[in-house]
Amino acid sequence: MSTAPQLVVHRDKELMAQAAAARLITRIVDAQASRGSASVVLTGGRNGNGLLAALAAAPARDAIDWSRLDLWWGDERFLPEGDPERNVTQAREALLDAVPLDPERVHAMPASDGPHGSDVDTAAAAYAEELAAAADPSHHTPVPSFDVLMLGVGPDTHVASLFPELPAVRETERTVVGVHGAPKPPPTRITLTLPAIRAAREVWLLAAGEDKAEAAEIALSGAGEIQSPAAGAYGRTRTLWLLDKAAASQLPRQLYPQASA
Ligand SMILES: O=C(O)[C@H](O)[C@@H](O)[C@H](O)[C@H](O)COP(=O)(O)O
Repeated sequence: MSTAPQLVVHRDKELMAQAAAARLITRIVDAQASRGSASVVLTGGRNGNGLLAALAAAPARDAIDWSRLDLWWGDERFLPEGDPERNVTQAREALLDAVPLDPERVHAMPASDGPHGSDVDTAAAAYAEELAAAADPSHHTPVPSFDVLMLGVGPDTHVASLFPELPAVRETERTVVGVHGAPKPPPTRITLTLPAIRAAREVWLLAAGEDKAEAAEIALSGAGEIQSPAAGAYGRTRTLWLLDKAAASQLPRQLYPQASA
């Protein structure tokens, strides 16, 4: 079942990152209070990393029990371990190296020189198995019920490494696939598919900057998910678009309340 998107528009991308970090702290603390642990799916890109940096700078980050948090990734650039362009490398720099996570619960996607070899499809299948092993059997889904899954939105409406019209966005069975020929470098990537994304309780889409205005307008105005992958990203209980004013500048005003701008 799809949940209608809710929109929150912030003054600028710095405030958006700080407010999203505060929101994430609260969600994680609440999930840990009610279920003992929390699971969050991280995104690559400037907005996702901006949020992590804001979280690192927030004094309230100490409210999180970092040892009871599972981290997963929505997508990864298929590059060697430690490559500065890998999403996990950037997340480590922005936040992860500064907090006491349980390394066993940091589920990075495979690297191109990792134990699964340089075949991206084999590496993607291995990540799907890792997700399936962590899923709660009583939920009958092949991935965990992530508490929050974050996605940066690209100017062409891509999310994770689901690009318009490419095979990955059409996938209806597998939860993780290899991507070949992505228009955003590097061309070879691993990504969660839309069915895996939709298993999350909450999906948050992050869009800041003028170059995201058209993408937000298209995805929020009834576009199809094959042409506009962001339109197909929704959570089971909540779908939240977190925007700055520039990214919201082309949205019809009735889509979001005046008060949030
Ligand atoms: O690895 C990646 O490149 C991504 O995960 C990608 O989907 C990203 O999130 C968007 O392109 C938005 O990126 P920005 O926030 O930098 O605009």
